[in-house]
Amino acid sequence: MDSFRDKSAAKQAIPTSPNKPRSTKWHRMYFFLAGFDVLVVVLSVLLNHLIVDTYHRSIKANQSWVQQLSSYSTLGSLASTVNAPGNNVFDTHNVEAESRNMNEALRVFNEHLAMAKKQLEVRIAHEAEHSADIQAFTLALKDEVGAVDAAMVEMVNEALLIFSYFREGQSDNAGKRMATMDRKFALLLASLSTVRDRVGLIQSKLLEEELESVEELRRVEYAIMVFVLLMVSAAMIYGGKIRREMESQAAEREGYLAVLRESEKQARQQASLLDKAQDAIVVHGMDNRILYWNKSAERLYGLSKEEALGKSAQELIYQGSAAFNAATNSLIETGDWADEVTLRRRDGCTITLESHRTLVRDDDGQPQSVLSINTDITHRKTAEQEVQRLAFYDQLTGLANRRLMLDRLQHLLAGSSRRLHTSGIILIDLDNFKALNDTLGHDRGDMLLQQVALRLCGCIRESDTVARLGGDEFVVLLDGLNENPPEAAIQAKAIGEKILKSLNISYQLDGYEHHSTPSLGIALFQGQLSTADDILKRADLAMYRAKAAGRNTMRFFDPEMQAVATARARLEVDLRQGLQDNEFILHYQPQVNSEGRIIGAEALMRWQNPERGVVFPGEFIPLAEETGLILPLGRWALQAACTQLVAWARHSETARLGMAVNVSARQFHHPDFVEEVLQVLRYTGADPKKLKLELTEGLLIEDMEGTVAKMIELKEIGIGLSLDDFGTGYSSLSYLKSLPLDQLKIDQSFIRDVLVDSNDAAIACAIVSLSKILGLSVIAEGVETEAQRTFLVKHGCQTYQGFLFSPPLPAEQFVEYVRERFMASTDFPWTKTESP
Ligand SMILES: Nc1nc2c(ncn2[C@@H]2O[C@@H]3COP(=O)(O)O[C@H]4[C@@H](O)[C@H](n5cnc6c(=O)[nH]c(N)nc65)O[C@@H]4COP(=O)(O)O[C@H]3[C@H]2O)c(=O)[nH]1
Repeated sequence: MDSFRDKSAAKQAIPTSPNKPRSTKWHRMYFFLAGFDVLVVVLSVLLNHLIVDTYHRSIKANQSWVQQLSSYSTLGSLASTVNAPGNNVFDTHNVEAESRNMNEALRVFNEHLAMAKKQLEVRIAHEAEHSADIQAFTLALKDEVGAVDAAMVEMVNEALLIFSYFREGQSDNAGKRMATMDRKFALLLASLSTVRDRVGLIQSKLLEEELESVEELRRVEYAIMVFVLLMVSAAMIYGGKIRREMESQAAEREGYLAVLRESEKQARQQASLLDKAQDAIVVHGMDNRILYWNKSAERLYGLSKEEALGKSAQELIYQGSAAFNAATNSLIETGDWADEVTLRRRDGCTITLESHRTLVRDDDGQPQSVLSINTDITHRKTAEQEVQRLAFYDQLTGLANRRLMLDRLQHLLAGSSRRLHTSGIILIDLDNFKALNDTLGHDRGDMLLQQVALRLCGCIRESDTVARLGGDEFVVLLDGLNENPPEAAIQAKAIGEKILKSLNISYQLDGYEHHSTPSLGIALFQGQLSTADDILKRADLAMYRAKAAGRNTMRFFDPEMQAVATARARLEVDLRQGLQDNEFILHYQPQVNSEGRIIGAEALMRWQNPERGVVFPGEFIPLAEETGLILPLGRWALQAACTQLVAWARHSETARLGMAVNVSARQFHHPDFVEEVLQVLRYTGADPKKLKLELTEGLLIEDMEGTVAKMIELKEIGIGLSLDDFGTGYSSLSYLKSLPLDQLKIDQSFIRDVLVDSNDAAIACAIVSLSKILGLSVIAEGVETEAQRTFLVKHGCQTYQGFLFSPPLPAEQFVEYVRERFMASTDFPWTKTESP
């Protein structure tokens, strides 16, 4: 972490010195001068050495000449010794002894002379050692030494003569020769003196020459000293500059350090800020070693800073994943990388991160490190997955829901248009599921649905989809069936049979063994010629065929069904258009009492379509219910009926008439239904007491409490309520008791065969009895014959409706009808007045 901080922060904050080249120039100059000075000093030392050496050589030469000189002096004293016997022979009178002494002295003299000559020979042999002058002097000296030698010989010869005189006893001759001897000795001494002078001359010459060369060297030395002085001065000047330069560099360095310290401080502050960041911030080098690890990273990855720093990010965080390398390669290429990453932490938890990685480059543009900022999105992901689960999966069974199934169906359609193969859809509806729910309860119903879901999953391949559309409706999408449709049909049939077989096995529902059967509708498709909706409709049609065929079977969709479906679709379009174009009218069918008096009418809708002609409700009401068009249609019918009621109220012959209006379940359950009725009444001014709403039994299945509440509201307004088609649905005494009804209407299906079918007769009679028990009026619909009417009269039913009296009539004809009947009221035995 620190090294990352040092490198990154310091690099960013510290400027490079602009004086760097100048400093190098002065240093180079300084080192050149210093080097030169060293060279000159070395030369000076050598020169001094040379001077000293010259002195030494000079002294040595002089010493050798002094020795030479002393040897010549020795020769002089030796010559004296040789001379002495000649002088002293008289004192000793021993010639022999003196002769021996002389010979001995002569031998020593000759030895010394020979040595002196040898030395001279050596000097002459080393001609180059000295100048030509000295060489010439030395040669001259050689001659002079030779003269000494000759003088010595002469003197010795004289001495020998003297000795011979003494031996012969000729002392006088000896005495006379003594003077010659002295002369010869003097000559010898003179020669020796010449030699000494010559040596002195050589010495002085030698000294002179040496001194000259020393002078020469001294001059050179002075020159060098001057040069050294100059160089040292120059070096001092440059040194001063360099010192100043170094001082300024030191100041610069101090500034640099101050900036460095400041940047370090900033880096520390940044690091502490980064520690406060919610995101896990990690920096690793190009060798993947972790350089920085903030507090959030400790929390997110469950690893302390000490555990992380220096470790390989790939090993520690990404568990050696190869994807890490791929990401790093792409990062080096593009400089940035971002993606979602799912990791397993050391404690085993799986976390999902939104990871943004940025490549940090150095001043030369080389990749230096990777900064990675990681946001923990585990909770968000879980929430998203949960939302997805809720949005696309059925909560009860865990299967795909309708939305997901439609999405997959769209994909199948797109895919099957690209590829040649056939796809299929199987719609599965459980037979009598509602009965199970009603008898065994919803919990067991749910259990059945869950077990069905499991069995369906066991019947298909993994690539296929099982979905629950809702209730007891399931769908299986089959992908990749044979491209040949007949072959594909065989494959789909096999799967359908497998499903039938599997779902037919009995179910264990919380200790209760239940047997359930399904009805299957299969539709195959190839290419994107139809929409998902069309295909679902086809499967739906096929499924209804299976139901119609007795259930627990399967049916394939065929074109005939398609024709029906197309007709339905066209009907819907026309219905919508008809509503816009006011193509609907009401016909009114009289309701009469046992005395034959018209007590009111039922408003029945007719659709006058320009192409279709008059269309009866049986053809369009179910579709209107399905599509929701019943809401505007029902509103229109209520308003038209109330308007008619107001019109009748204005005429005495129709003023007493009541009006029964059909209300569909969907219309009744609409939250605004009561308010809408009130609005219509207010708008038309109709008398609510003359209005009777005919409700169907089906309406009572859903939301009993709400239904009763609404009925009470309507009753409070004064509106009458009749239960239409009574006997065909869920007729239950318990709910009948609690409903605020005014009338039961015996369904025409019972009336039709009331005289021939004892069951229908019994039901009709039971309904009449029931209505009496409950204090309700009763009306029979579909009365077509006088016999039927007589039967009903006999069994206590006092009001009727049917073709026996009149079919439903247009408004004008109805008024005509009423007028005629009113006029002829006495012709009818059941003209007793009865309120509707
Ligand atoms: N065979 C036979 N039929 C007879 C006889 N007397 C009357 N009918 C028919 O029986 C039906 C009685 O109406 P519904 O049971 O309420 O049954 C009605 C009602 O449920 C519904 N409907 C009609 N108009 C409306 C309306 O404005 N709103 C709603 N929601 N439904 C309506 O359509 C159904 C059929 O109406 P319609 O075709 O007009 O058929 C009428 C009527 O023409 C008879 O003696 N023999």
